[in-house]
Amino acid sequence: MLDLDTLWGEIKDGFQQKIAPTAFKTWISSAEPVKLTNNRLTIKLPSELHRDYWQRNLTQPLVELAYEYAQEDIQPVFIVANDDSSSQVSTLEHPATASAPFSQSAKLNPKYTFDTFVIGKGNQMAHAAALVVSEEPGVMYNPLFFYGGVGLGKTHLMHAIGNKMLADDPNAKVKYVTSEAFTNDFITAIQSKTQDQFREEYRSVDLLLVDDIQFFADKEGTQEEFFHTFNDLHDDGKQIVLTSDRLPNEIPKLQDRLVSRFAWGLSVDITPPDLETRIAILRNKAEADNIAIPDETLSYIASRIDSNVRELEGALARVHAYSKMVHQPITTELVASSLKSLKLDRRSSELTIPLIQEKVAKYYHVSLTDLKGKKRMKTIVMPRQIAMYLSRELTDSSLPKIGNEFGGKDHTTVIHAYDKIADALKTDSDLQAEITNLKTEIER
Ligand SMILES: Nc1ncnc2c1ncn2[C@@H]1O[C@H](COP(=O)(O)OP(=O)(O)OP(=O)(O)O)[C@@H](O)[C@H]1O
Repeated sequence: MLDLDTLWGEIKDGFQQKIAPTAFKTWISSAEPVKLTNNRLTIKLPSELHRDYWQRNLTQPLVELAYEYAQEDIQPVFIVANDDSSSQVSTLEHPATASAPFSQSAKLNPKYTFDTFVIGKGNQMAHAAALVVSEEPGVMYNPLFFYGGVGLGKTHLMHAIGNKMLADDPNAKVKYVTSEAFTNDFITAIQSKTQDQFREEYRSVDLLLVDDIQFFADKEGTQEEFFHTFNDLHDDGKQIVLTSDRLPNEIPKLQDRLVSRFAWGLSVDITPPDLETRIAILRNKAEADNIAIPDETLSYIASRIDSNVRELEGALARVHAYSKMVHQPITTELVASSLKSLKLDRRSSELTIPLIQEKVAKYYHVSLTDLKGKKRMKTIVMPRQIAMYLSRELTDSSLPKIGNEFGGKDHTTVIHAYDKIADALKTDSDLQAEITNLKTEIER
């Protein structure tokens, strides 16, 4: 009688011999055997993307491995775990094209690789998509679009794709730019009448990585140029990877034709890491930087800082510096006092979202229920948006967390509220005064 756990153990061992460690971590470790009935092996996978990959690349080896062990034909059946469809998939098949022998022009951070990236619930799908794209650029998900809050690993994954592609083929031409650098290059090209060179530079690459494309908003000419760059590369089956803090259709003044092109491939969001992932990230970082720190202290830091990975890494670096300064080893007590003296704690522990909601509700004479509710009256919507704005300004909470505290609203609603108030503040002196009053009230 074949036993599920033993069979799966054998299959895993087999895969471990067969495929690279990063691929194993991505596809095999995330798979969970559910049952084995009549030689049908049901396997639970974290996303549609994982299922696609299994079906295309891993089914045959799995059947072979199972046969080797059990001398029986095992048929895998895939189910997708929590298909919340936070990502939008549409795939276009493009023939892979051989890369030209250009010299490398990318400025990639060598530390941003798949090996140094910790996989957690909030980034699992983004990581898997990045790996697929790095293995078969221009074939499956083109463009690949990462979106999500600051410091959550979008740039890291983007560089990991470039680093992997160059490791596999040192002659590949990989170009990484921020959207600002693209804009500046374009303006310089116009001023110095070197548009041809600019086009040659951008349209001859095998992989184009453009970071933070929300800054294309408002820049008509740049968008026009990028549209043509995009088309040329896409037509040639060259891979494009983009990042932004929000979905393309939420970027103000981004031309419709760009929005629709960006939707051709795969858009996948990255959400803030949960506690376990934050601990794992800190542990990796501490190991990489040779920082001696007890496990319970890592957990302590991870529980205090839940906004984003950049803040988390920053806190570890500061704690490390502090321990050197005072010549003491890192302990939980030392961390507690160093975080306090760095005022890292005050923002997140004392200025809470409920406190902000309470003060704003009182200030504008609306009830807390309405402030967190769904009513669309202007007298309620405005205070609600102000409360969201202040929650983002004054606390370290992530956008999804803020959304949650406002009756389970989406993080994009919070971005919208924030942008709206930030925009109004530029011109509205009454609002400026109200926000100043409120801040004093809250921080009192
Ligand atoms: N899952 C992860 N594993 C390891 N390191 C991570 C992970 N996620 C983020 N980091 C690290 O956190 C820091 C911030 O990440 P990154 O710059 O990629 O964020 P981002 O999403 O591009 O933010 P921004 O929108 O501000 O550019 C980097 O040092 C990165 O290496």
